[in-house]
Amino acid sequence: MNPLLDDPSLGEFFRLNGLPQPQPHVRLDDYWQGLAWQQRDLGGWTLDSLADALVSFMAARNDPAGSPVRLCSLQILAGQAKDGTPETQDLNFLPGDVVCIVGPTGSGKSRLLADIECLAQGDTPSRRRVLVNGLEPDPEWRFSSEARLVAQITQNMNFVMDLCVGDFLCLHAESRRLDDPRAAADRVLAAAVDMAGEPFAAGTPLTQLSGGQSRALMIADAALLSPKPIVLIDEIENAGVDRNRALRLFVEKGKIVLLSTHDPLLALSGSRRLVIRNGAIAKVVEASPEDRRYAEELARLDRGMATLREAIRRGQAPAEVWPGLGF
Ligand SMILES: Nc1ncnc2c1ncn2[C@@H]1O[C@H](COP(=O)(O)OP(=O)(O)OP(=O)(O)O)[C@@H](O)[C@H]1O
Repeated sequence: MNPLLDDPSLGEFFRLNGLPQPQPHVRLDDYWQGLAWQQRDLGGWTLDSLADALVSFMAARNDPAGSPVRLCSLQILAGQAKDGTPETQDLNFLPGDVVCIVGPTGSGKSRLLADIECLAQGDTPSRRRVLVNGLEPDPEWRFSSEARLVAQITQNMNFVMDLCVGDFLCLHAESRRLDDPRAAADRVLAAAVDMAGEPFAAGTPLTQLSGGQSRALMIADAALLSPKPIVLIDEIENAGVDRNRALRLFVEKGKIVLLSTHDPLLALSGSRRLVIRNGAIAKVVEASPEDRRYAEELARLDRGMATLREAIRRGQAPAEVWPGLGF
């Protein structure tokens, strides 16, 4: 594929990715040849990934609703454990489901998330198959634009773009062709600041955000601006983010959220827990009313811990706030 880069709407793509604007009538191959290695390396680009990203961008432009399908269900058909033993459970997720993935280190939690991310078709080590709305996904969603179905939030989210938070959000909102991109960007910023431990502003450069602030911004962006109906979260417990608020945001938007966690508060906050052992789903636990009561109690203790952390950061002695913490 070697498309002409003449479409004026592509300007936004290059601006958003910090790449130089193409000359008139230039084709992708020549544009690539003309890029300095720093420009290629900074964005981690290859010619193929740039071509794929351009295709996805154009497709999203032509489809303002964003997602190629209205997601009604996501199914995971059983695969096999690390030792080849068959997995026994098929799973079905619906919009608004928050599913927690628990299990010892190395048990296969990230493998399960990766299977969903690539919409596995029996071609990963677990041999699982993922169905979208009961059907095998269109190969295009897997190989050229599968990212349009799945947003991923991980521990290591660092921005390399030379933009401030407000401009970044506005560009994203504009690329979604929203009626009032500025208002949408403001809503995302407000939600992100609400979640992050430390406040930040529209004028803060992306590169100066702390790890927790970056993740709060990505969570709010994925929930409020991204059209992707499935969100995968790999261990946000240490992120300095209000975890319950983050989950509520996704549920309100009807996303399917799968999160791998070692944190009991998060694990009890989902509608279901998948227990992974030796690479396979060993048990599925539906959250009971009792689980919810424990989750509320843990949330109360967690708020106490947050207040104590803040007080100590401000230089106060624990005794000054302890009586009000509810421990
Ligand atoms: N069903 C499977 N068949 C074969 N290999 C598997 C299977 N499940 C997981 N693995 C492999 O086992 C290794 C550990 O899995 P993974 O990284 O998913 O564990 P994890 O539970 O996420 O660990 P951690 O809690 O440390 O992040 C990986 O190399 C993964 O590819």
